[in-house]
Amino acid sequence: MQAIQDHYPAEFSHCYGCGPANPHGFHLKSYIDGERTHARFTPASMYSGGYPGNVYGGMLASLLDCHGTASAAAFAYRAQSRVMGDGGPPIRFVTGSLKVDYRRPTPLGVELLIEGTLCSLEGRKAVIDLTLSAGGEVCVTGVMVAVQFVAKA
Ligand SMILES: CCCCCCCCCCCCCCCC(=O)SCCNC(=O)CCNC(=O)[C@H](O)C(C)(C)COP(=O)(O)OP(=O)(O)OC[C@H]1O[C@@H](n2cnc3c(N)ncnc32)[C@H](O)[C@@H]1OP(=O)(O)O
Repeated sequence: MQAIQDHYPAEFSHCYGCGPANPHGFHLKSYIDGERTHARFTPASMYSGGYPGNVYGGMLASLLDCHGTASAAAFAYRAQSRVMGDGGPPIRFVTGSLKVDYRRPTPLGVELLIEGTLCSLEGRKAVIDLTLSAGGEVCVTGVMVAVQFVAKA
């Protein structure tokens, strides 16, 4: 299955968190599957948080950030009965706001599962509910307002 980010046009592929063309980035890969999106990621040990063995909160927010905007794009394509990579104008979302709740420490060295569901999609605005789990336990939740980016003339 192709990742949502694999459909990003070359000119929008440099995001540090998820751009396939950024050689220094995380290369997060998100997938849409039914009513949910998901991504899996194992942070390297250098992303240690304030006490040993746990992940740095900024890294966790980054994962929600990139997964949330990818989810918004995928849900918007679906709502418009379009297929990602169809050659039409790209439906491109940026983060307007991201609320993050750190519910329990997130362990390092464990594959993390990031999931997204569409809460609402109205006009240019998508609200995405996000969770990040480790070993089946939800460690972080988030709510993103993603706004479809329209280039101003
Ligand atoms: C899949 C195939 C191809 C896809 C191809 C995609 C390429 C994909 C590239 C990679 C993607 C990576 C992305 C990673 C995630 C980032 O890192 S994104 C970078 C961080 N974010 C930014 O830099 C965004 C900076 N902010 C802005 O550019 C502008 O403020 C915004 C967000 C575009 C909004 O400005 P605007 O266009 O003037 O829109 P505006 O008319 O004010 O608002 C539109 C609607 O959004 C709402 N809104 C705007 N801002 C907010 C906010 N902060 N909170 C709540 N609501 C808001 C407004 O209330 C309004 O709602 P309605 O009144 O319509 O209900």
